[in-house]
Amino acid sequence: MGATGLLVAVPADVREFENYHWHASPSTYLAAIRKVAGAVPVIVPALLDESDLDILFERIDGVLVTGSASNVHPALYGVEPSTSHEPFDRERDRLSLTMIHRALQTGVPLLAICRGHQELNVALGGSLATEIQDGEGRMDHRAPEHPEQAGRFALRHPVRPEEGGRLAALVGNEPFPVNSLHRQAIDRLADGLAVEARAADGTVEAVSVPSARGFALGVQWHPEYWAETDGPSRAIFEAFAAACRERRDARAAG
Ligand SMILES: N[C@@H](CCC(=O)NCCCC(=O)O)C(=O)O
Repeated sequence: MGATGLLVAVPADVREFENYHWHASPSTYLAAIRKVAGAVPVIVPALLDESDLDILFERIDGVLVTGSASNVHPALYGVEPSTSHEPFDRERDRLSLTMIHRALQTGVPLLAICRGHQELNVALGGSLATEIQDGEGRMDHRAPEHPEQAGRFALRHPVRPEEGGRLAALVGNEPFPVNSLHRQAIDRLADGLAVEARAADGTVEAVSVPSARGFALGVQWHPEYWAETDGPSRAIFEAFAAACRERRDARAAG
């Protein structure tokens, strides 16, 4: 276990690779959980049934839902699938949406990043827009062409926190720069979500769940990538860690 003894569950992506069916997560998220939140990341395979999840949720202190190149299947928000929605990962959809619901119901802290932020909206009944860069007045939020990951994840457009909101409480009310690697975004906001930040073109960049029993934040950008060095990224991971500690202490107290 890590120094804090915290466990953070990460629903896996499912991919075909070298003739195997992999259940995996990118190391940037796992490293931020380990190094900045001080927790042990636990990759959760998409093989689990409800009773496995009962056991898991008795032991974990947080859930972090990662970004991914795959997209939430549009049938989950009532839209006919087309090639512009691909690629899909139906196993990840099933696992993530289930874990998001469970985290919200049980009060396990939830940090949902990029695809995870989109999944949070879909889990609560919202919808997504695809190829948003083609929309009138919209910016291009896709990853820049760059040979290095640090260039693809460069901080490159500002987001403005909602004044007095939950995100603003962590990072302040002033706009701050974020990275951007997505071509989908929240379209119809789910009833249970509050907008916490927007980009200049109106894209919903952060949300919270006011009715959640614990910390529940979705961000369209990637704080994990710069969590050790960028102030707002670090603040988000530290707030998530603090919520995980509170959850663990409350559970220990019975
Ligand atoms: N696929 C969705 C979600 C975006 C997302 O999670 N991006 C992470 C991708 C990381 C990478 O490109 O390396 C969308 O496009 O909106």
